[in-house]
Amino acid sequence: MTDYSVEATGLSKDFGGFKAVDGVSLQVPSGSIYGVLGPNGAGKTTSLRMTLGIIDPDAGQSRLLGGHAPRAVRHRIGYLPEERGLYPGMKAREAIAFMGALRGLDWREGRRRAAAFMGELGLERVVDEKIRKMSKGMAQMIQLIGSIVHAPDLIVLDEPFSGLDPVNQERLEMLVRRERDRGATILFSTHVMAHAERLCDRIAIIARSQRRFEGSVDDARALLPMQVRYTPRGDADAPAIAALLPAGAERRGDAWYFPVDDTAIEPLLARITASGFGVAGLSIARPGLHDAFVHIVRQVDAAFDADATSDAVEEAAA
Ligand SMILES: Nc1ncnc2c1ncn2[C@@H]1O[C@H](COP(=O)(O)OP(=O)(O)OP(=O)(O)O)[C@@H](O)[C@H]1O
Repeated sequence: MTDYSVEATGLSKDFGGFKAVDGVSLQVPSGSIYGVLGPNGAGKTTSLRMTLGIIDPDAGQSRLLGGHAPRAVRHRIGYLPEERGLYPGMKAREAIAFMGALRGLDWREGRRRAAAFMGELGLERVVDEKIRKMSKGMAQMIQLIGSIVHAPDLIVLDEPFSGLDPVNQERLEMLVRRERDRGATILFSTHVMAHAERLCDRIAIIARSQRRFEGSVDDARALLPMQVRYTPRGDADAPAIAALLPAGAERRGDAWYFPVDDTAIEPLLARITASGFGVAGLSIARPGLHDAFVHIVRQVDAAFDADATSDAVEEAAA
């Protein structure tokens, strides 16, 4: 039986008549890395805040780490909020130890772990630097370390990658994997698909206030057919090639692009081979998470626009 570190069901929140979150559920298996993805304003931050008991939902409930109310297990949670901020007068090591102390970690142990974390992440040269002298990205890394220095069982990071340069993004990916390997459960929000694709065991996609997808990254990618890029050898007659390929194949330069169902791959290869057009280049690949995300969000937007249009027509007719 799967053990879940986060069991949030039917979370809803209304801000002044606007449904920011509408019946969102999140089940995060213990020991997994889980991504909450969605466009700007979709409701990710509000969902995470309700999950952690930072704001109360209008409906639904959240249970963490074995069925506890979120506030009862505060000390076992590490949280990086969307709004960043540390005391500017503190040195990095102290800032991290201070955040740990707020969660019950011994001050000296916090200082020791702070230096160890920073060394491991290649940040040793700023251990004794004051926060006010640091770049925004560097301060964010310090806040991140501070949010996990007490070795929490559940780590929730709101847009942790935004504002970090590629080197720090990679350090953060390493940190997330390391925390998972230690046994922690990690839940993070992002709209950068590459991180989610590399890190997540499962994802939820939230768009227009509701959860629109839940599953593995591969499940999401499987929503779209394989994409083929085929370049014939020599300068074969374009209409003859088009007749060989599925309807809608597009020519760009020497190559032809088209989707193909999994079951149609071998017949396609047989047709190409028999045609005598030859193969100067051929790739058949599943589109990545980015494309699957755009596909899901566009479908939701299209359904929303269609609803709005039919409402307008009904109103005009009334
Ligand atoms: N305290 C609040 N008062 C009023 N509206 C709010 C409040 N917090 C969020 N909202 C609105 O609720 C919606 C969802 O916001 P939320 O911050 O949860 O989205 P998000 O998916 O995290 O977006 P982003 O990726 O841009 O951070 C937005 O339209 C936002 O303007």
